[in-house]
Amino acid sequence: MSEPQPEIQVPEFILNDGAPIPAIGLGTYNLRGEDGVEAIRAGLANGYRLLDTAVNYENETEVGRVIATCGIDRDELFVTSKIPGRHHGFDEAIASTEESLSRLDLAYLDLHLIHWPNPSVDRYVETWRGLIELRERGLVRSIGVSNFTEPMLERLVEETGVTPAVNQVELHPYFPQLELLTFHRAMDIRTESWSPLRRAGSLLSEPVIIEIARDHGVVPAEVVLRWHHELGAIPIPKSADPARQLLNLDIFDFSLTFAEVEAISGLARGRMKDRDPNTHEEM
Ligand SMILES: NC(=O)C1=CN([C@@H]2O[C@H](COP(=O)(O)OP(=O)(O)OC[C@H]3O[C@@H](n4cnc5c(N)ncnc54)[C@H](OP(=O)(O)O)[C@@H]3O)[C@@H](O)[C@H]2O)C=CC1
Ligand SMILES: O=C(O)C(=O)[C@@H](O)[C@H](O)C(=O)CO
Repeated sequence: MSEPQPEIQVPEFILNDGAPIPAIGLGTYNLRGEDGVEAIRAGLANGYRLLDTAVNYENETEVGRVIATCGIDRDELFVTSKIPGRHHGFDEAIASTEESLSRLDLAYLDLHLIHWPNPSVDRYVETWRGLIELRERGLVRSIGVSNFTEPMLERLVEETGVTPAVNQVELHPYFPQLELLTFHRAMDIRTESWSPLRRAGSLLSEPVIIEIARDHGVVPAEVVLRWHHELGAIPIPKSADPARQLLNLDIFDFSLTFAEVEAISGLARGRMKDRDPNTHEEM
């Protein structure tokens, strides 16, 4: 079967383990059931190759159904899932991943993350050892974390000698996390941005973003997503709407000046909700 050719070709970054990763992905939180399948299918047709799912999104089966029927070679796709808090531990991480692969009907994940560190449980190092084992067994190509702070990342490296390839964190112009980004760069950890549009809303009506969008002949969401790219972060915007999916992908034919990036970062005001990973835990 010949592969569908998307309009937009997405560039790649290289992770610290040598694996290529697309510079933007499709978030799939809340994309479930038949509507979810159609939205994810549209995302691939539009040119997304990175799909971001999680055990807790309860949509790995839907993601797997799209992959099995999309006509795109498996090695062209980059599938990410995440281990939930209730599966922390060495054996639990391995069992959780085998179950994810079964639901996804895949032989391997391109990237697997610890979803939340849950520090009061204090099992994220054991979970990380499970991911290292999974990578050695070939069930996972790259391993990373999500919602980890600098001290938590340092602890993983100190205790296991293995640096995560990715840390997926809340990141958008209202919460630019510039210090964490600098730390990631020093550690060669690639940043992925969750809620990169801050779930749309007031961010897309900020005068500074509207003005920059007008100057470049694009829409505000494109400016925000290009801002992530300028910072070296990988945004994973979720949209169920094929037209918005395509717009969100169309960020590789213009660039922002340093002054524009600074002006957008100047919108900083804090997290979307109270989800400080030192205290917020998800099972
Ligand atoms: N690791 C973690 O702890 C977390 C990971 N994530 C991941 O990050 C992904 C993205 O984050 P998410 O929280 O979904 O939020 P996003 O910032 O991606 O925003 C999604 C919302 O914005 C709307 N939207 C998308 N594109 C546009 C556009 N161009 N113009 C206007 N509105 C738009 C969508 O509506 P519509 O669908 O109607 O277009 C949806 O309501 C998740 O789907 C998930 O994969 C998210 C939270 C935490
Ligand atoms: O979407 C995710 O990956 C999450 O971790 C969510 O649970 C997120 O924290 C949320 O939206 C909770 O309301």
